[in-house]
Amino acid sequence: NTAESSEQVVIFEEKITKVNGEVTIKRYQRGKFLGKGGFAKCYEATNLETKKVQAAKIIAKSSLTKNRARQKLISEIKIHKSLQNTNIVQFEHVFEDHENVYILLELCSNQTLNELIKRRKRLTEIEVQCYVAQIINSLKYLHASNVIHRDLKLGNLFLNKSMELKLGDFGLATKLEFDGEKKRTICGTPNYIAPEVLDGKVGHSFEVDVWSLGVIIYAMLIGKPPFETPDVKTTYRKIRLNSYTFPEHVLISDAAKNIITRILNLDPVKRPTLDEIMSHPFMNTGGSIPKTLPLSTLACPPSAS
Ligand SMILES: COc1cc(C(=O)NC2CCN(C)CC2)ccc1Nc1cc2c(cn1)c(C)nn2-c1cc(Cl)cc(CCC(N)=O)c1
Repeated sequence: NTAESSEQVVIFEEKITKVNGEVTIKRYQRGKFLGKGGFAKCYEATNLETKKVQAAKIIAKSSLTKNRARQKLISEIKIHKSLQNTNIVQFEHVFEDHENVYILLELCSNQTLNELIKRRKRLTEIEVQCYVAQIINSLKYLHASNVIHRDLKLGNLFLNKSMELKLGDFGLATKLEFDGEKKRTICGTPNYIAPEVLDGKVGHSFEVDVWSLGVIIYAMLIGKPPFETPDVKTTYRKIRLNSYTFPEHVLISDAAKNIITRILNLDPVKRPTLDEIMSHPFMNTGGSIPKTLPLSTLACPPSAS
């Protein structure tokens, strides 16, 4: 037998029947498995006509029998499809066949900030400023579109091949239908979930994304989220008690400690707005913040060149 792997080629196709009855077929070759999340598996996919490589999130319809899962997917597609911003993963296309739903998205070949932190342990303040500026740009657009992401975390912040940050995964996002509307459903990822969401009584709004941004800034500078414990219930108690510390052995500036402390306020109305965060001393060190970072920072700190 020959040495090459016996990998079979997997093709999935979209049949389009035009109004005049004409049928056209778009074919995609499934590539490398990129990972999974929820009911979705993600692969590289090459459009065999245009040769364009995208990320294909494939959801088996057999996993969508429960109405909750089905509604969540419909909401994710409806919201993500409507968004267009340089710091939000571009929604390219969605179609289905008998077995699966296929969501074609912008490929971000440098993975997520989660892998970056695992590899680097922690980032320098200038790197954090660079990523925070891009996250705030995506959140300003999102909130102006009356959308709350509700699952902002390192694993949903992607880096494309040009090291641009792209916010992805709108599975828990929600669109507010009227000014002042408050949401109540409890959702999010334990480490990043805002106290008012846990509280469930008063309802929550855009401020939950600001809280998660505070958790992200802490995690990028320290190397792990502020309320992380091995047990979810204990994490929730620490969040409700606002119980976190800055470890002595990690040197971070007073401006960094100050912005994190202001954002991680149990009272949502006391948290700074996105504009106030941008004008805070942590984001205004006098020097200019780079638009993107060099690829070398995926492996080691930026050299003080
Ligand atoms: C080339 O582009 C990528 C490569 C990889 C990668 O190398 N993953 C390796 C695969 C092998 N295993 C062993 C380690 C991780 C991971 C992600 C890539 N790009 C990539 C992945 C992407 C997207 C854009 N671009 C979007 C949008 N959604 N998803 C998406 C969707 C799901 Cl359901 C799950 C995951 C994996 C978990 C995660 N949050 O990263 C990602």
